[in-house]
Amino acid sequence: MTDTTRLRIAIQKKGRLSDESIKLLKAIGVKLSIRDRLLIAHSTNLPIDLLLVRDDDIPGLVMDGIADLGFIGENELEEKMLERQTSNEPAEYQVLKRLEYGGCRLSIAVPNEFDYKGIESFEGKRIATTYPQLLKRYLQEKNVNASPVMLTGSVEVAPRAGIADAICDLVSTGATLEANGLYEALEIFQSKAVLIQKSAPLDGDKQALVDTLLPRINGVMQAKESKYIMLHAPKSKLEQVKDLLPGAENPTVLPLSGNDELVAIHVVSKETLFWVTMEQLKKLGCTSILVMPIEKMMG
Ligand SMILES: Nc1ncnc2c1ncn2[C@@H]1O[C@H](COP(=O)(O)OP(=O)(O)OP(=O)(O)O)[C@@H](O)[C@H]1O
Ligand SMILES: O=P(O)(O)OC[C@H]1O[C@H](OP(=O)(O)OP(=O)(O)O)[C@H](O)[C@@H]1O
Ligand SMILES: [Mg+2]
Repeated sequence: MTDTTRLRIAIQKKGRLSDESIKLLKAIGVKLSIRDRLLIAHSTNLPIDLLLVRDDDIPGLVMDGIADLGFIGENELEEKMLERQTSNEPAEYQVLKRLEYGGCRLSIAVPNEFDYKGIESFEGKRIATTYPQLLKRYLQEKNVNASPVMLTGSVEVAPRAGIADAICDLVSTGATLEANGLYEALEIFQSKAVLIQKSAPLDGDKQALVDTLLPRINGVMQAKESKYIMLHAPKSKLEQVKDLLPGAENPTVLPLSGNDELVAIHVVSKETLFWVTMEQLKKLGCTSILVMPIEKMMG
């Protein structure tokens, strides 16, 4: 039996979102003991259980309140929401945070020999997809009559197999399309992973735990984008150096012992320092230029 007093988080068991979701949980201080083949994993330091499931099941688990939180791609979330709305099933949830991984787009792609001239080229065509709801919504908005053909996998082979004229599938680098003799004609939806919560209120302890974890997620994401920059700069060029450093409105400027010409500058930057800027700093007489990653940030 599972303990309902523990916060239940649904994540994809195996696939594109699994590693990053687990990495994020670990980065925010959730220690996990994950064993192969088990559907449930317990945190060893916090009252949290993970439900390890197929990503298709995550929106429903959260919308039905079986899981308190879920990590899911927006494409899958929106598809399931539309599907549930058409069948009058519960389709409510809250988005707690849009995350930085799982970035992809849902696009209509056609065989290389297809003469694509715009959306009207799909009038009367069959389009194979795992996302019929998102596709139908798009086609309706554009007033195009095409027939979605539902396939749960191997969508890319549908045109070659004569099952469809085009496909509507996820694209990231485009390598899968290329390998299957297809090209991307039209992007219909952009997606990233999101953290969602069930719409019914959580009990006090669970909500308090979520309220602790969310700022930690923000801290990890902010830290990932930020860099700690240290360098030695000539005192006489301080203003020019500051102008070159990204986000260096209030840098720490420290004296260097035994050197009156140079000062040490420390700055937390929201952006990385590009090679070109480092070269410009060097030309101004800066030395010992260090760019370091930041692990965590708060306040
Ligand atoms: N190439 C990609 N790059 C980045 N993110 C992707 C890519 N393909 C898919 N995703 C995102 O990851 C999610 C899961 O993709 P994956 O291919 O692992 O799903 P799946 O095959 O449906 O897995 P499951 O067995 O859990 O049903 C997608 O719904 C999408 O949000
Ligand atoms: O544009 P690309 O970078 O080639 O990525 C797109 C592919 O990635 C996903 O599949 P995945 O590789 O996760 O395998 P799956 O079909 O088993 O889900 C998606 O369904 C596409 O097929
Ligand atoms: Mg799936």
